[in-house]
Amino acid sequence: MSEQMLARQTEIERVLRLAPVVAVVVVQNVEDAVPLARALVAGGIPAVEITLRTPVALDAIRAIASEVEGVEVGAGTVLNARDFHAAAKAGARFAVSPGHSPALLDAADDSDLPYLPGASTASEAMSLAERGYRWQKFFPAVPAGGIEFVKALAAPLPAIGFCTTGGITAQAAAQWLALPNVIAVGGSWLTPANLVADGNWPAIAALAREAAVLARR
Ligand SMILES: O=C(O)C(=O)C[C@H](O)[C@H](O)COP(=O)(O)O
Repeated sequence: MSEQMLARQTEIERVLRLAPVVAVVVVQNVEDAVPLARALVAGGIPAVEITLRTPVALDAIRAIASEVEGVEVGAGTVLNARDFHAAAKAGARFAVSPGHSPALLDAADDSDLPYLPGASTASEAMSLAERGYRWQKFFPAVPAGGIEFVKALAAPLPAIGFCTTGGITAQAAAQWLALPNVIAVGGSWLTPANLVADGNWPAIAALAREAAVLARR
């Protein structure tokens, strides 16, 4: 493995180990970005993935990266090389995809930005491992097979660690985190649309506090 790949893997592992949960966020209004990220950090959830699903997502990343202390802001829903480069340019500290593609992996190889590509089958996880990715997103975690499926992957693929995301609830998170091959879980449950719309940052900080104390292996 190249030195650069090793450094990127070490960094994504560090980010994923900061807290048991990565907050997955859809930002509709850019002015929400900073207070929302501050609430998550205050609650003990520093890894914040802003999905590139809204027109303001890159501006939200830029604002959080420059104004929020103690945050590790990343870009989610990175679907192609253009998204990847735009995320890096906006100040994202990591990039996440629901899956992966050859072009996206090539773009990541040419960059210093830590990257968490997605897999949802043994074959996809093996292909990513072949390209040097020990840390992967397992998406969509619940519909793609759930806890039993990911647990079963640990036997033949013990070296691959997953951040499982997609359909995970506050109630189920602890069960996912108990798996030997789950390093963290991702979820949007920390930032419900109604609380964000109301600017209810204390309620979001409270959800983050509950997530931050979840036990993991
Ligand atoms: O945007 C990406 O990069 C994704 O892969 C999808 C998100 O991580 C999930 O949509 C979050 O899932 P929920 O917690 O069920 O809302």
